[in-house]
Order: sequence, then structure tokens, then C-alpha cells
Amino acid sequence: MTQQPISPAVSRRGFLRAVGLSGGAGAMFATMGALGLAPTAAAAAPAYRAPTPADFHLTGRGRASVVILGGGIAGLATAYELGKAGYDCTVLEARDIVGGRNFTVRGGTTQTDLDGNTQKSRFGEGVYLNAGPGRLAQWMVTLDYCRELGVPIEVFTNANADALIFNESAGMTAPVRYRAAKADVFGYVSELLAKATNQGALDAALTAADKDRLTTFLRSFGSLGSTLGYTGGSRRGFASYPGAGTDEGTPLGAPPALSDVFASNVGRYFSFELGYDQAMLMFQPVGGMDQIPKALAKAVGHHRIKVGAEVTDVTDTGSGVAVTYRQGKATRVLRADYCVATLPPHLMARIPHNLGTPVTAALSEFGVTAAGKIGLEYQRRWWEEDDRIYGGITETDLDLQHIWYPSYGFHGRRGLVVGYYNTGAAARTYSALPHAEREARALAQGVKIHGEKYRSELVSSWSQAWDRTRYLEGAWTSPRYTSPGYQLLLQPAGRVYFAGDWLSHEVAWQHGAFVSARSVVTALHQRVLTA
Ligand SMILES: Cc1cc2nc3c(=O)[nH]c(=O)nc-3n(C[C@H](O)[C@H](O)[C@H](O)COP(=O)(O)OP(=O)(O)OC[C@H]3O[C@@H](n4cnc5c(N)ncnc54)[C@H](O)[C@@H]3O)c2cc1C
Ligand SMILES: NC(=[NH2+])NCCC[C@H](N)C(=O)O
Repeated sequence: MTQQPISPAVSRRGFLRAVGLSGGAGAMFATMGALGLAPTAAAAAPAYRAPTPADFHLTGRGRASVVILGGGIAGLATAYELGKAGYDCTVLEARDIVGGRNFTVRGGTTQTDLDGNTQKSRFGEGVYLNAGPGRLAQWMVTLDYCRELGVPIEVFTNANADALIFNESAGMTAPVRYRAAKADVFGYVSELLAKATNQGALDAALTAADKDRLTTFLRSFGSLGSTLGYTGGSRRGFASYPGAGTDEGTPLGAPPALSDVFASNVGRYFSFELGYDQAMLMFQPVGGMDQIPKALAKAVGHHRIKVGAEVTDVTDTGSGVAVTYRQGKATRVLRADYCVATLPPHLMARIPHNLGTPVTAALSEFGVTAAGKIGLEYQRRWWEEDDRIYGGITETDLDLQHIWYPSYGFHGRRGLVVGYYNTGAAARTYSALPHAEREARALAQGVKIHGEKYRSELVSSWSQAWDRTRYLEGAWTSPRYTSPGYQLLLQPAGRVYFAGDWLSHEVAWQHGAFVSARSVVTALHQRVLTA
């Protein structure tokens, strides 16, 4: 094969050159062949290669000072990238730790919510809850920052054939394993389609050769018999797995009737793992997601980051920016040449400023989604020992929505299950309760799936209600991408720039925060160089 440019990286580098910034050297060219792929002419689409931190150099030194509002991923990434190019950056972060929504709870973590409720985590050594972000897709630039900053990563199990599905509203009295649910749904759908094809129902759409190929595919996809019927089989799993000598194992048995399988609605979860952002393999930092902001803060320099510093006013003075903030009992003003504001938009909208009412209106346009998680620490890893579930997610139609089993610490003594990860109305139902009642509700639901041990073996717990978390008041936002307000905020308001995942097409992903920060850093540097 001849060498082909990889279009996204090349076009980005071209862009950086055009604005006086250069892409890094390195593998800007690759071939499908080099990746071990042998595409047909029709399939020779360029492979994707994310622009990495190493590709992102600001050419020339910037001498300006920059005050950055918010020490989440966008704020820290802004300080990190500008700092590499010589800028004098100061980060003002209201919480007493950096990371923002990237928040990992360990033993000793304390937090007081907006409603005044305080929790103190009693998690044991090595046990943690990623209360915000938990997973990273391979194409995300977040992984490249992990590489550059020396944050080790490991696989996050986002799909597991041994995890469970439980739809109470469909009348299920016990959960079913993913592998059996998939076998049955794929089997029956394949049977229906194969028979329809065979009986000529699709003749208008299919040639004879198409029909043959489709039937061949469906036989294997659905594990169909010679008469194109689905009757179950080993794909469903075993009550007792095959053993030595003459032990063929005990298969789970015949599948439920077709109508019952569809009525159980288990198939509604299968599209999740096909999402471009949720498909395996997924990854997580070893030791907790907060290893990312910790590493960023170290690279930025702790002396450049003020925590417990709540911004209360932003004024563009024409020749610079004056930011007022409260730290402890003191109120101070920090002056700089430029400002990058990375607070969530609905909170930034409340902060007094002189940037104009259209800016406030645009910031107020973003809808806010609630989300919550509870971490349930158990005295033993019963999901591994008893249920043979090593990581992954159980899906339900209960208001707990998802149960996550840990992708770290396998076979350890204790472990932590995410007992709910819910959004929207379900999240608000839990967040309205004090912690003890959230725990009780989560346990009552989980017992339906895992039995009484789900309650009796609990050691401690932590619940995170993002809509009640100070300085965040929500999990993520929904931008109106076509609105003039969104476009307005992509431009600086005088000397103030805006960044955050909410100004990207990857909301609810750190990737969005990183790329938004890089976009602002690029624009600001260009302005400084040409000023
Ligand atoms: C439940 C949940 C699950 C998620 N799952 C994933 C996932 O699996 N993978 C993934 O990559 N991403 C995930 N995300 C999204 C990810 O957390 C965000 O995209 C990212 O952290 C946003 O970074 P940011 O810097 O834009 O914003 P934020 O983290 O919101 O940072 C804003 C900062 O501003 C600070 N601030 C607010 N008010 C003030 C003030 N007045 N003065 C000073 N500072 C202030 C805040 O304390 C905060 O630190 C998830 C988020 C949540 C909530
Ligand atoms: N497009 C979205 N907002 N999806 C929600 C996903 C939230 C988060 N990134 C997660 O993986 O759990």
C-alpha cells in the first residue's frame, strides 16, 4: 500500500502552522497496512489518530499573565499548555481540591452539600469511588494526557457477558445474564429475519446472492439450526460449566419463548456498547480518575493554584482583567492581562461581570442535567466469589439504573460496587434524600438483583449528588449548538475567554474539556503573538 496521510491529525497540524503554531514531529503519517489492516479499495478510509499533547506546541513564548477561573480539567489543561509556552498563569479554584467534576472519594474525604448535609468517607485502604468520570475511550485525548503526564491506565470493563439485566416493570422476578439475553434476542431476531428471507418476503430488497449471504450470516449471528430455528445452546451459558472426562456440563436450558424474550425488553441495553464513546476497550487511570488532575496540578505547579478561592467578580478593565475572589475571610483582587473562565456556565452566569448582558444570557441558556452515584463498600467481593462477575455493568429499569462492578482490585479483600449511577429524574429522587435514605433506597433495589447479602455485607458508603454539590450544581449541561449564544461564547468577551466541556461537542467527557481548553489556548496565544 502507498502511504496515506491520516486526515484529522494532518489537517490539525496544517491549522496550527497557519496560525503560527506548529504540530510536533512524530508519526503524522501511517498506513492502514502498518496497522495490520488490509482494506479493500472501498474500505480504505483513513484511520483516526487523535491530536496528542505532543502534537500541541505553542510556537514562540507568550509573556502575558493569565488568570484562570476554575481548577477542573479545562482550567488545569489551560494552565498546563499556556505554562509550557511561558505564560504566567494563576488558577482560582473554589473547592479545596482541584479536579472539579473529576472527583475521587477515598477514606477520609469529606464534603458538605448545598443542603448542609456533610459526609465523611469511611472507605478502607485502597478502596475508592470515581464519583464523576469513570471511563475513557481509546480515541480520547484524555488518554494522551495520561501518557504525557505519566498517569498509568488500565482497562475499564464497560461490557461484560457475565453481568446482569433486570427489568422489574417487564415482570422479571430474577435477573438474566447478558450472555443469555443476547443469545436469545440475537437468536430470535435472526430466526425471524432468516425465515422471512427464505420465504421471499424480502425479495424486493435482496438478490439471490444477497439472500444466501444474509442467511449464512444470520445462521452464525443467531446460532440457528438447520431449519433456521433458534433453540438456545451453549451460547446462553451453563448452570454448571463443562468439566473433566465425561462431564459435558449442564446447559442453562431452552430459551424462553420468543414473545417472552421480547416482552422482557432485555434488548434495549445492547446498543450501549456500540456507541462510539462507550465501546470496549475502555480505560481508567490506575488508582482513581483524580490521578489526572493531580498530575496536571503538579505539572502546572502548586504555587500557581489557589484552592478555596471563590471568584465573585470579573471586570475587564480594557487594558487587563481584575478578578475578585474570596479566600477564607479575605477578599482579594487579582489582576492579569487575560482571563480564561472555565466555571460551569449556569454558575458563571451568576457572577457579577462587565462583559455585557448578551454574555449572561448566553451563559444562562445551557440546560443542566442531574446525576448521582453511590459507592457501596463490601467486606468481601461477593460479586466475584459468588456471582462470577469481574467488572462491568448490570443494567436495570429500577431507579438505580446501573450497577458498576469494580475494574480494579480483583480478588482483593474488600471492594466497592457503584450501587447506582443515575441521571435525570431518578438522580433527583435520590439527591432529595439525606445520605442514609439514599443508601437504604439503593440497597432495597439492589437486593432484588443480588439478594440479602447486598444489604447485610455492606461496610460503608458514599453518595454523590451532583446537583447538590457546591460550585458545580449539576453533572453536565446541554448546549444549544446552533444558538447565537453558543457561538458568542466561543469568542472572547474582551479579554475574557470561556472554556469547558460545555463548549465542545463532547459534553460529559473530559475529552471535551481538554479540546475546549486547547482551542482557547490556541486563540489566546495567537492574539498575544500578534498584539
Ligand atoms: C457523574 C459524571 C460522570 C462522568 N463520566 C465521565 C466519564 O466516564 N469520562 C469522562 O471523561 N468524563 C466524564 N464526565 C465528565 C467530566 O467530569 C467533565 O467533562 C470534565 O471533568 C469537565 O471539566 P471542566 O473543567 O470543563 O469543568 P468542571 O470540572 O466543572 O470545572 C469547573 C471548576 O470551576 C470551579 N468553580 C465553580 N465556581 C467557582 C467559583 N465561583 N470560583 C472558582 N472556582 C469555581 C469548580 O469547583 C470546578 O472545579 C462525567 C461527569 C459526571 C458528573
Ligand atoms: N452524551 C452524554 N451526555 N452521555 C452521558 C455519558 C456521561 C459520561 N461520560 C459517562 O460515560 O458516564
